[in-house]
Amino acid sequence: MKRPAFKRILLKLSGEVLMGSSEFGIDPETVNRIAAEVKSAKEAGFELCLVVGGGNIFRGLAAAAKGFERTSADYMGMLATVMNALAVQNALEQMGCDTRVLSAIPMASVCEPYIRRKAVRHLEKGRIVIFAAGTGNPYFTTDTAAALRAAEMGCEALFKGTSVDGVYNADPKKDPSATRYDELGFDQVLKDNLKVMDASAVALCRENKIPIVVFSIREQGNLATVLSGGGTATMVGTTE
Ligand SMILES: Nc1ncnc2c1ncn2[C@@H]1O[C@H](COP(=O)(O)OP(=O)(O)OP(=O)(O)O)[C@@H](O)[C@H]1O
Ligand SMILES: O=c1ccn([C@@H]2O[C@H](COP(=O)(O)O)[C@@H](O)[C@H]2O)c(=O)[nH]1
Repeated sequence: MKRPAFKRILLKLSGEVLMGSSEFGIDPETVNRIAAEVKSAKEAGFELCLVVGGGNIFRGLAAAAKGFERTSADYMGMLATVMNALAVQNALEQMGCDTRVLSAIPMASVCEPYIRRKAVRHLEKGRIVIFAAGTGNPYFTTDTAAALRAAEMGCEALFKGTSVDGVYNADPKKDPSATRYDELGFDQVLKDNLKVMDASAVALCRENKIPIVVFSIREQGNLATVLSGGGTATMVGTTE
């Protein structure tokens, strides 16, 4: 299946992937490798918005399960995404890419606050815009932040670069017999409770008719392949 071409896209980068082969944290080599691929996508003519997850540092839900108060844990998770956003910005700028980090939680001495019109202007000026701190609200994830910013910025598609190469009929990390879909509808993802992305993110994309492409960002060169419509991935939202 050849997927359609898009121009303005939101790329959700998995926080978990940024730790490379480590158990935790940010692996500079992996960040540089992904930044180089983002740079190539920019040079190929894509208008790029990025949202970076925080799973390599802190997840609110996991911390709450160990006794943390949930909202504090979620704020810690959002702060983790700011660290990742700064790491990606740093790598991109060292490669000569003009970028801006905009945080949903204002922190004036670190980066700009998220203001939609400013973000649009940055894009128009050819900058890569990195949205940090998720939605700014607890009880959400960066998948929902990605769907929200994609809608606000008028993105034509949301590309979720993660550690699996698409959406399966069961979690492939738990069920080795799971099979991958090439494409499927928003309703099926929700009805079958397929957990590759949270339901609020899928519902937001459905409402705003933003297709989601789930692909693996672990393999070198895969971003360019998938952006050009090839490679292994699952496209959600172009079929019933
Ligand atoms: N039906 C499914 N198809 C594919 N992956 C699934 C499915 N159900 C669960 N998963 C899991 O979803 C994970 C990817 O989503 P998740 O939100 O956990 O990570 P991420 O967004 O890549 O990381 P981060 O939160 O750090 O940004 C995969 O690692 C996979 O094991
Ligand atoms: O809008 C948001 C986005 C994120 N969080 C918290 O941050 C962590 C890390 O994000 P991931 O999407 O899991 O990578 C998440 O677990 C939440 O605790 C949030 O509260 N609100």
